[in-house]
Amino acid sequence: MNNQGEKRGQSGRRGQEQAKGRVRNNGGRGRGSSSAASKAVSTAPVQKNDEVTLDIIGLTHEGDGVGRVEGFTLFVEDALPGERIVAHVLKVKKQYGYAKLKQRLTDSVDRVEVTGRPEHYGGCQLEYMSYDAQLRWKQQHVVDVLERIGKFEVSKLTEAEVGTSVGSAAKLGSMEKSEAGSGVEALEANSVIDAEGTETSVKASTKSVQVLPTLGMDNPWRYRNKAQIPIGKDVRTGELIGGYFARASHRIIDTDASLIQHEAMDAAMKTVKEVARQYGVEPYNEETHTGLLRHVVIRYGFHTNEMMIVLVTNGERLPQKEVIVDALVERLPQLKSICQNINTKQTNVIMGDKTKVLWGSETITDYIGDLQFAISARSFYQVNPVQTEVLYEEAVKLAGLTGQETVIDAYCGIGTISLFLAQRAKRVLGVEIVEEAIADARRNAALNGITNAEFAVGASEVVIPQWKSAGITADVIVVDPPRKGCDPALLDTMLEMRPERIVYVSCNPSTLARDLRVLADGGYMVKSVQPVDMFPHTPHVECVVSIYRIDK
Ligand SMILES: C[S@@+](CC[C@H](N)C(=O)[O-])C[C@H]1O[C@@H](n2cnc3c(N)ncnc32)[C@H](O)[C@@H]1O
Repeated sequence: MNNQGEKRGQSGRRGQEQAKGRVRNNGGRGRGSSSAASKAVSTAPVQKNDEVTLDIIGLTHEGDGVGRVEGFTLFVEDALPGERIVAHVLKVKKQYGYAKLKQRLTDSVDRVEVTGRPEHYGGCQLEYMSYDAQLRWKQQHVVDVLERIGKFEVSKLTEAEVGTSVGSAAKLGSMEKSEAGSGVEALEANSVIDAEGTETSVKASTKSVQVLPTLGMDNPWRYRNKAQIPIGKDVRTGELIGGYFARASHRIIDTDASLIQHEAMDAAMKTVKEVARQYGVEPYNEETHTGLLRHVVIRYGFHTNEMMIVLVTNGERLPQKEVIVDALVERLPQLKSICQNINTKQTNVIMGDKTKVLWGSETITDYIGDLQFAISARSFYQVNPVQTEVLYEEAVKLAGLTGQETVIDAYCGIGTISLFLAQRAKRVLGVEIVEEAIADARRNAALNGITNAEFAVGASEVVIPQWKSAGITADVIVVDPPRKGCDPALLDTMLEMRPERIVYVSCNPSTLARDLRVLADGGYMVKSVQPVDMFPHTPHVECVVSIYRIDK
């Protein structure tokens, strides 16, 4: 990152001054520490409980400020690039340490005041950064990982170059923008056929990947349609509590509200806890693996106002089940479904394998564009319905379909992208590992009268090679894997199948960059990367990437 390099130099010079200004305050140093920890402390220029002054020169992918003291890296929560701060050192490791912000000596021009809301609600680490700055940071983060992990040459496009302005998702999602922003650069020799069907010659050595400005929301608040609320016991009062985990810990902060979820879910969060307290539901204790109620999952259809509540329990038996259900139904008129999911494993994974319907329907429905989707408790469904339309519009456009293509949609969930593709392709084959999601996908195809989409349960890396062995090929492959990215076996199969185009939808830029390198080395051109802000105020970045086969 160019501007970071510049600041790194400044920081190095300032390191000397910082060292002088440092206040040693480590009465507890070494006390009770392990030998490994003491070794780390002895080599680092700062120690636990020191107070240091430093400049913040960057942000980690988790949204923490990064600064240096005598070349030693410190991560500081809540600090923004461009700020000079005083920090209290909390933890020192061999190569880096963690510190707590004590005082800001100068503020970043991107800082906004956060008042009247709980700090970092549910992962809102960037809430004190202006929304425009968040969008810029997300674009830069994508550029950085493509360069560092993917070893790509990257052109970072500005809004002016794309020919539109940030902040208007609808405008940025339009065809005019994509044509302007994702055009192939001046290239020669081999050729690719792009989404508009234009054959363009490319020089195999041309590696410049265009990263477009992040597509943001007009109103980046109250966007979530899903809450996953951990339940526990207040250590002082013994009362059932629920809210979110404090950062980097499993300490539950009790709250009834989140400014990034729909208001109807605030009310539901409060009600479920009150009803659980009223009927003496025992909260789960993670340490002893005892108690009953582990999580409450709430889903809300923005376009239908249908709500689902899932009580995740450590065991099958739910005492007072009938009265609990009656109380919830009476108090939450939008309820369409109450489910119990049983998870008896000692794990951080929220849901177990078994789900029972306690009341109402097995699914709720919602719309994306004009397509209707049934969603069951364990199925993946994008959490930001406004931006889902932007994301899918982009993915479908990059697939460049004419109606003649066979398309594979890998990691298809409940068939959302598949059904949009199916409206423009000859045949779509979707594959997904969660059985209930595939049941939803089939139901959704029928619900929308779509007959050219077929779905299979299984791992993409297993099912797609089987399809290939059975003689199935694809003109276009769309992949939308979880955070860990595509399995290497799937990437190999894609390279053997050699579809004309690949559209990669990713929620993790690091694994995206890794997988794009494999595809680029295998004879594909990574043309453009479009970040889409699915998770405002958090450091998460979603991207849609257009990738073309390079033909000799
Ligand atoms: C990021 S979601 C995308 C779902 C869908 N494309 C959408 O937009 O709603 C990833 C999906 O991959 C599924 N999944 C995870 N590992 C898988 C694998 N190895 N093979 C197939 N599906 C997998 C998950 O269950 C989840 O539904």
